[in-house]
Amino acid sequence: MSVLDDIIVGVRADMAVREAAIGLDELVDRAFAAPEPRDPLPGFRAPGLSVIAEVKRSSPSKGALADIPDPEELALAYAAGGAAAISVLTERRRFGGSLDDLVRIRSRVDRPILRKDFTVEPYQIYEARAHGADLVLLIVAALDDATLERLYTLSLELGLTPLVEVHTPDEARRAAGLGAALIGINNRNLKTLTVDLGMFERIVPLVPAGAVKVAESGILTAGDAARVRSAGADVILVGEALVTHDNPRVAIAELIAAADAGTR
Ligand SMILES: O=P(O)(O)OC[C@@H](O)[C@@H](O)c1c[nH]c2ccccc12
Repeated sequence: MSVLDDIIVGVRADMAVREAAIGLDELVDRAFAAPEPRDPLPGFRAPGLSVIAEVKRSSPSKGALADIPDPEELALAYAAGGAAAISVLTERRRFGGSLDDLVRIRSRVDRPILRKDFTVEPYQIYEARAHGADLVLLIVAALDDATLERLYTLSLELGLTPLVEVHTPDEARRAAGLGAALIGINNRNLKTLTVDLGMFERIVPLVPAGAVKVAESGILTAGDAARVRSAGADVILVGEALVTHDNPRVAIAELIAAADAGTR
């Protein structure tokens, strides 16, 4: 079993526990009663590199990264540094996250919020919206075509912006086939956990010109940000480099400045 398969087994088990407490019908009502979703696309399309800054305590590849006792304080620092959106890892077993982190951050931070999880069922989409998320992650490698299309359409129906994540040429074609407006290229292979910034450079030509292009994972330095920017990234998704930095606000500002200087 790949790391991705293994994570999804745990995700489904945790979801079954939540579903026993709050059934789908109730969750649907809550999703429709949630505050209006925020649209991240205008910000992502504005000139200059945008940053999606991630709140992540640990990861399968790196183990413990940071305690983050006050996720909303971290997210506020990200916003002050110029983050265009905040990513909140809600997966519990491997990443140490929760929906509670999402709710806390959504109520204090005025940026669009991505629920970053391993989305495999409609339940999770309603759940994301019910807890205030504005974007959801759809990992193409984890989904067959019918499920991908179903989750993508449902996201749009709820006013969510799906971030469609790809890692191979075939996955990029599947994302393009959906007409996805926001496509992320993950430099980390979720089946083996290896990171290669060249992945973004190789896959980005296969992404339709009109889509917003997100470079995800492994961006640690200003040089890394400048590299993916010059390869065509509109947005970078950064976790580790920010949660381990002693001044995340400054760290974001430096990534943006370096990338913009590199492409001027
Ligand atoms: O911490 P990093 O290397 O900056 O990576 C952030 C983000 O890209 C990464 O957390 C991620 C990208 N896609 C995912 C899918 C599931 C879990 C996590 C991820």
